[in-house]
Amino acid sequence: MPARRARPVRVLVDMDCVLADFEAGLLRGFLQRFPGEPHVPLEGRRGFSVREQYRALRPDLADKVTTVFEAPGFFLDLEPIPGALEAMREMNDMQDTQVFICTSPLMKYHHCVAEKYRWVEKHLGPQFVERIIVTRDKTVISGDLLIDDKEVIQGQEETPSWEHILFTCCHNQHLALPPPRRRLRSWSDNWREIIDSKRGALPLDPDRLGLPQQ
Ligand SMILES: O=c1ccn([C@@H]2O[C@H](COP(=O)(O)O)[C@@H](O)[C@H]2O)c(=O)[nH]1
Ligand SMILES: [Mg+2]
Repeated sequence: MPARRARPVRVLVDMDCVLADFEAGLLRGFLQRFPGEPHVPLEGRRGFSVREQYRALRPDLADKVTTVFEAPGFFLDLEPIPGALEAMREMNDMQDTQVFICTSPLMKYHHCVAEKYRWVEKHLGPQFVERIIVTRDKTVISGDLLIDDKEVIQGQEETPSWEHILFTCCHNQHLALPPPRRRLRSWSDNWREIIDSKRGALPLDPDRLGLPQQ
């Protein structure tokens, strides 16, 4: 059987709660803007949707919390998640590895999209701006891995090409994942092993085996 040329492992990395600290920025913004109102502390967060959890606390708080993340400057001012920038640079330098930032915009995209681009340029530099994929549907993007904090990622494609690695965040840390689903607990966790676990499944590289090329 002819050996085929190896292809790189393609890693899609989510932005909010994986590279940029959306949850901390949101709570900080909410407390500044609505100091007298009840809030959800980070250790009390459950479920992806901040809006829905604030709605459950008191219905009018849903719109209030939404004004925080729709405000100009919100996405640009988010702090990086610890270790994220270093991991992205290292991953990008790894042999046979392609890294893309795969992020969903708000429906009210006016500030969000431009600020996500500016955030990447500010913290990771222009070479990563070229790696940004903005989509409301991550299932149609091809990759081997998607590192993302959202528990369930659904879209038009029922069987996405990637394995979803759940990145731990305040809103998902209590979830028990059914096997064989995998987690990355932080950027200090074993992300290199997770990437390497995908290499065995790829076609062999004839150059490295000393085999004739087809
Ligand atoms: O309650 C929420 C929390 C987040 N969002 C927005 O969803 C996307 C999340 O993007 P990912 O690529 O899945 O990280 C982002 O635009 C958040 O602002 C939301 O709408 N409601
Ligand atoms: Mg996210």
